[in-house]
Amino acid sequence: MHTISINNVQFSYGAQTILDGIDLEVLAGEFICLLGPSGCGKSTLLRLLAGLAKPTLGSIALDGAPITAPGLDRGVVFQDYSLFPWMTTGQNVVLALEQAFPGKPKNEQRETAQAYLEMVGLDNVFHKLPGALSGGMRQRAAIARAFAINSPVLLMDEPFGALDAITRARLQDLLLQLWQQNKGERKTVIFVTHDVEEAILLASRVVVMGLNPGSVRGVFDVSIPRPRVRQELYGTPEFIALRDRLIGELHADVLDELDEGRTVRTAGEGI
Ligand SMILES: Nc1ncnc2c1ncn2[C@@H]1O[C@H](COP(=O)(O)OP(=O)(O)OP(=O)(O)O)[C@@H](O)[C@H]1O
Repeated sequence: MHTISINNVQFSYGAQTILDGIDLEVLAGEFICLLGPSGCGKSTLLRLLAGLAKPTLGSIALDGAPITAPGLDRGVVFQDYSLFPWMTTGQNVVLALEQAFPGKPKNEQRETAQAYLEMVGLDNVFHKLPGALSGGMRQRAAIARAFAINSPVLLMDEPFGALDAITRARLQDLLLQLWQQNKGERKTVIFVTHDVEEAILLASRVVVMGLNPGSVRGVFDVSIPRPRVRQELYGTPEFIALRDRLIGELHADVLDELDEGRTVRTAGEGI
């Protein structure tokens, strides 16, 4: 199971409507990438799915039950790393494991935490405080924590945005591996990115959001067979056609803004 239903969701901060009329059915085991211009409400939608905020109107349900609070059925990776700064990096992962798998012996939890930290390329950070790590390392530790609890739903907000190209490619592969690992019971993933190529590499479907207020502009199937090998994928006609379509859809927002009489300037010239 682990189907997510988003029904006519509206969300406002005071008088400002951030999301409006969001409808989306996410099937169990789907990998959804959310693309959209900055400020269109992608993170806000993820916060609603995580149960950190509630829709102003409409509903969000997981397998028919309304999402009202965070839960261990949903692993989250947000942009702000969200590690407890007073605990070592290893303890941060162990704490999540203790919540997800209570009663497991402590040494096993520590071994699992260390294994997941190593999986994301963090071999020697178990005893270090998050403050002693770089931003990219903290992000990887937060990813290790989300992966370790092995929740059936993963909500990820630009998780690889701050990483170098090689680490990013490794973690994309690791994520796909974890997603596919239990055949027939894939995780349901909702993944926010600004990178169109990353979205096509990862997603079963790409949801493009628009601005003012945040809404779903289009939903695109990515029917390119897996495994998708980067070197081959990027030159294929299917990839190029979908990439161009998605970029066109994303730019449609900019063009709408221009139609409203606003001007985008580059190098001092109006276009
Ligand atoms: N706590 C808050 N109070 C008031 N407004 C907020 C708050 N958090 C976000 N917003 C507003 O909600 C809108 C959507 O923000 P959100 O972070 O969801 O967008 P986003 O699509 O994820 O952007 P980005 O791609 O830049 O991360 C923005 O206009 C933002 O200013």
